[in-house]
Parts: sequence; structure tokens; C-alpha cells
Amino acid sequence: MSETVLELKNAAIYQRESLILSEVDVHINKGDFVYLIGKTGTGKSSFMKTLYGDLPLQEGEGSIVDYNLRTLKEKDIPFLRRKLGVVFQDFKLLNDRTIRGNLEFVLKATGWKDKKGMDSKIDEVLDKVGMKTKAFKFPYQLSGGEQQRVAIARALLNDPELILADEPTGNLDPQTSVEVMEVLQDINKNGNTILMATHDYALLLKYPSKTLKCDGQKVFEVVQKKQTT
Ligand SMILES: Nc1ncnc2c1ncn2[C@@H]1O[C@H](COP(=O)(O)OP(=O)(O)OP(=O)(O)O)[C@@H](O)[C@H]1O
Repeated sequence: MSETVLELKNAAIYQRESLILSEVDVHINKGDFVYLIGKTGTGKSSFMKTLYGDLPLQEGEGSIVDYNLRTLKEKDIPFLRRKLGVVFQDFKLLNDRTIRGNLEFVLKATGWKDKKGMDSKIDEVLDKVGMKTKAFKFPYQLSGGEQQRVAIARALLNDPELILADEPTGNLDPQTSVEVMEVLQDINKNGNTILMATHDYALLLKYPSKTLKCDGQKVFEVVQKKQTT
């Protein structure tokens, strides 16, 4: 039996009192790679924010990893986020410390204490994204694509049950986007579940997968047409 990591039933997504999406039914199983697409302003980020507890789920049912989004308390949010890896368009690395320092900061903030254990975890995740040799650099010494690889490594630190990537290639050129996408594909092949919001239809064509679309305040699954070439 497939293991469910995300389930929304008849959910409504709000930004304060404005309804952004309604009657949302979404199901994601362990190991899936799912795209979330839609024109600008259709609610992709609002949808993602609801999943990581930045917006409350006010209507319908929602469960993500082991949390019920309807009953999620403020104090649960840091624990929920430890089970999720969140990747943003703008990387959000700390410029005052090295790559290793950035990753160590997250591990310490999530309760890690043993220096050896932290070092080997950091090496492991940097290796997964091809950045092991650059751990001593500062974020501003890296290209956008490299910074995003580090952000993906950071998302992997606590072995997340689901990775939420909100426009992870939004600030990257097409070639670099493909390189970052290859990293996400590899991680997915190794068993990680990924939900990725994107505008980038070229990536969808190159790496077809289950696709959800936000349009007209609804989310529905779209069937990608097979390329004939
Ligand atoms: N903090 C906020 N307060 C109120 N309304 C908001 C807020 N953030 C976004 N919205 C509104 O919610 C709607 C959906 O925005 P959202 O950012 O979720 O869309 P999106 O599909 O992610 O867009 P983009 O692709 O441009 O990031 C928009 O109409 C936007 O104006």
C-alpha cells in the first residue's frame, strides 16, 4: 500500500479573508514528484504556505506528514517544518557564514549537538547536490545555481518526508534550471517526495510528472500531452 504524505479534502486556502482556492482535493504519496503550476497570482505560493503552516487551513480537511493542518498549533510549526524540507526561489542562505556554517546553523537549531555527527551529515547532503568541495565558501561566492543546490542540501538535513519547492528555478537561467532540476530528480529517484511549484513549462516537458494546476480558484490535475518528437 502506498503511504500518504499529503492529503487535502475539500480544502479552502485563504489569504486573510480573501478566498484564493476552494474545493481543493490533493493526494500525494511517498516517492511522488508532483508539479504545481498556474499563472502568476493563481495561488501556488498560498497553497505552499498553507502546507508549511505559514497560512492557517480554515476550511476542509488537511493532513501533511503526521500533522492535521486544521488543528495545527503555533508550537507545532517548528516540528512540522523539521519533517518538511522547504526550498524557496531566493535561496535564503545566511551571507555572514560559510556553506558549512549555514548547514550547521540549521542542525543546531533543530537539536543536533554532536559535532562529528553534524559534520558527517553536512558532508552527506552536500555530496548529494554535488557541492561537497565548496563547503568553505560563503554564499555570495557561489553562483545562483550553486546557492540553490546548497538550499536543497539544507532542505535534506533532517531527512524530510516531503520537500516543498516554491519556484526553485525562478531566479535561474534555463541551463542552470536544468542542472538544479537534475538534482531534484536524483533526490526523487533516491526516494524523496517532492512537490514543486513552477512557472517553467520547459521543465515540465523535459521531466514529465504528475501535474496540478491552479486556475479559477481551483486546483485540478492536468494530463500532460506526450511529445510527438
Ligand atoms: N500576504 C498577502 N495578503 C493578502 N493577499 C495576498 C498575500 N499574498 C498573496 N496574496 C494574494 O493571493 C493571491 C495568490 O497569490 P500567490 O502568491 O499565492 O500566487 P502565485 O500563484 O504563487 O503567484 P506567483 O506565481 O506570482 O508567485 C493573489 O491574488 C495575491 O494578490
